[in-house]
Amino acid sequence: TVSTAFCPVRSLRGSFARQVQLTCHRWPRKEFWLMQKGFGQGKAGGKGVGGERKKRTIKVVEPGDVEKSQDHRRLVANAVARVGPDMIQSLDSKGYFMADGFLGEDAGMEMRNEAQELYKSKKMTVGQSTRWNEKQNRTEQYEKFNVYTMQIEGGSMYFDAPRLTEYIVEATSKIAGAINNHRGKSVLLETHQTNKLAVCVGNGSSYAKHYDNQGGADRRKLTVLYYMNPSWSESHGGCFRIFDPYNKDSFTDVAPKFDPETQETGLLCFWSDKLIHSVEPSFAESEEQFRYALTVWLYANQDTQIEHDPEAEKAHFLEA
Ligand SMILES: O=C(O)CCC(=O)C(=O)O
Ligand SMILES: [Fe+2]
Repeated sequence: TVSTAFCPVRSLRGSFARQVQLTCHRWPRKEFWLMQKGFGQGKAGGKGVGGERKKRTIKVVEPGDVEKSQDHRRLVANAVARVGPDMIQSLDSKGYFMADGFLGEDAGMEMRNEAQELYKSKKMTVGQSTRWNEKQNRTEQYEKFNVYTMQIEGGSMYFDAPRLTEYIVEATSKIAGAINNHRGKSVLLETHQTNKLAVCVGNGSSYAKHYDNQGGADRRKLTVLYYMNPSWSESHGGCFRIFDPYNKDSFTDVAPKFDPETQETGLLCFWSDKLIHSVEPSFAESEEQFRYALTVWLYANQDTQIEHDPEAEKAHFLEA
């Protein structure tokens, strides 16, 4: 039973800079609480919800919606708790980590359906990215055709994508928390993130080789990718390519899928300032085959935690 109103986005603060996310602002003051229909509505906004009624909006929702929200957050928290020790070990030893069947099929499908609805309702825009310009020896921005993106921003947008929003809230605080606990100090912020929902609609769309964070004012430290592609097969392409830092001809490919039967992959995370990666061209014959990924970037607690490896950079970007 639900005895108090429940706020699904309260603990999350987000960032706004679009696409190339450099700064990290607070989530806007669009907080609201969910309250189940027929339950304690007379008291809504009164002392029972913290006495700060001016800042808060109460949204009355259908019976079951509050439980669904709580269940999904618990699912994400449990998944992080389950893979946490392996994640930390793998990040330390290899710089990346993959988890099979991270949230299971039902939650994954729900998240994909929300993402599909956002795409269909034209809320996503043409993606932008950065790549290395070999002739001019510098990084440049470019538009990525056949890739559409948006940021999930919480607040009243919650209702467009409740499960995606809850995933972001929970993954941010639990993954950052697990890493901080392990290190015995605050390495990552537990309340700040930037995110990107992206769909590749085929036609060979790809991402050129890059670091997510090349330094400067960017404090993104950990990239957490969740793939929502239950019907992925080899012919759809779109593999995530992880390069050997010091040998540009050596790499490992990861399929962008969660397979309903084998529950493969789903989650892939890596150090944003260390892993050199690209995405292979993807192809789709129907909307079902579009490649959906949700990226959450977690922030370093201090600038000095962002590292730079000149040797790796030289091996991949400076010598054509
Ligand atoms: O979708 C992916 O697999 C990765 C995309 C990526 O590398 C990026 O957005 O920086
Ligand atoms: Fe990337």
